[in-house]
Amino acid sequence: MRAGGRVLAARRTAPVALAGRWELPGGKVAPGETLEQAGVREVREELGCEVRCVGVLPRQVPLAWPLVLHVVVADLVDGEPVPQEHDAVRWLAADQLEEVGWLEGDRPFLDLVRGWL
Ligand SMILES: Nc1nc2c([nH]c(=O)n2[C@H]2C[C@H](O)[C@@H](COP(=O)(O)OP(=O)(O)OP(=O)(O)O)O2)c(=O)[nH]1
Repeated sequence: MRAGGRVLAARRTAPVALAGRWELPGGKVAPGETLEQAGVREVREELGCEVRCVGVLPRQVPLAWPLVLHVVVADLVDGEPVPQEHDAVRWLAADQLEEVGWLEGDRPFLDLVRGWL
């Protein structure tokens, strides 16, 4: 999720192995959903705000099988992110992307994210 030239990072609380690490917020695609629909739904559920998708980053990162991480680029269009499941959020400008401890799966997307800010 981006707004004003910054991207939102969110700090996970679960599972224990991932707690305290930062991610680009999202979640699993439900049956019948597109990536974009899942992104809009997950942001609404986890952060209580509305986004509009503008693209998908040209990279896919395998996680624990069978999960594959994709990143949808989306603009905040209504509300402000209020974390429901994360314990912190931060808006990061391009030169701040290294300031948080990203999950390994999210890290390969950072150069591409920088290009979208
Ligand atoms: N974003 C991210 N997720 C990761 C990484 N490594 C890893 O195992 N995961 C796992 C954690 C979660 O099981 C899954 C992401 O799903 P989620 O927990 O955010 O999504 P969700 O809201 O659909 O979750 P749930 O309802 O199934 O609990 O990917 C990583 O590097 N980055």
